Amino acid sequence: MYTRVVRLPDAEDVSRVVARRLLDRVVALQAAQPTVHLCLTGGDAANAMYEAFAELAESSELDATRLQLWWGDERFVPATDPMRNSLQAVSRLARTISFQAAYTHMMAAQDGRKDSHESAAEYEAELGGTTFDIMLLGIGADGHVGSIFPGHPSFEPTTRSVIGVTDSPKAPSERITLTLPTLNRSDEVWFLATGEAKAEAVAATLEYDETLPAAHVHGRVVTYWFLDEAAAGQLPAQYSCPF
Ligand SMILES: O=C(O)[C@H](O)[C@@H](O)[C@H](O)[C@H](O)COP(=O)(O)O
Repeated sequence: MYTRVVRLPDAEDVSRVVARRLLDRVVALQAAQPTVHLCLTGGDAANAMYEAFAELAESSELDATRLQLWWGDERFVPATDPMRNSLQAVSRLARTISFQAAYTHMMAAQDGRKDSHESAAEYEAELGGTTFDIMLLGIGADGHVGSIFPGHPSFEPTTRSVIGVTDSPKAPSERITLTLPTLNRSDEVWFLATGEAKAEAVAATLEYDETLPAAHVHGRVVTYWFLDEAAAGQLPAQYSCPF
């Protein structure tokens, strides 16, 4: 298991390079196995990358019939609320990619019948023992990952694979998230972080500040950090490996 830090000049480079490498990696995995399980995340860095990915996918060998999409977390809001991570991702990716509905595993929306805890249990059942080929993640300035926040009940040890989150420090307050053990059920973890606001959390995470949820997430084979220079600004010398 190893970590690789990829430093790129700016946020646009991060979107472009990650989209290219992700598409190449999924296509390579599809040549070697029947289906690929890719877990998506929310946030601005990920959404920018999804736009670049859709651009590239249009003229690629990607076989959407053999790609299963999962989510690392979701904002527990009504299905049509633009804040939903799945809506933000699919609206960008589906512009050029025809995903299979049965393979697009969205977390439940707030429907007035079930709360986030009950909806989390449903996703837990759908997920079963699924492991991921690639887990995409952003990181918060506070070191949160998915909807697991430092000093918050979402960060407490659990045997659950999916949990409901209330009183989230990042709006909206109610969410659903994979737990840390589930985030780690991936051969590869790809962190995307851009902007100076993330620099402290990125450096603290890579220096293993265990008070930060992101410091507890690693791919079973590899963990990549795709950073622009602003987000890499506080990294110690040993992480100065250019792309
Ligand atoms: O629901 C969410 O908000 C995301 O899943 C969250 O974990 C996000 O990935 C980070 O907060 C980084 O977001 P930005 O890239 O927008 O800073």
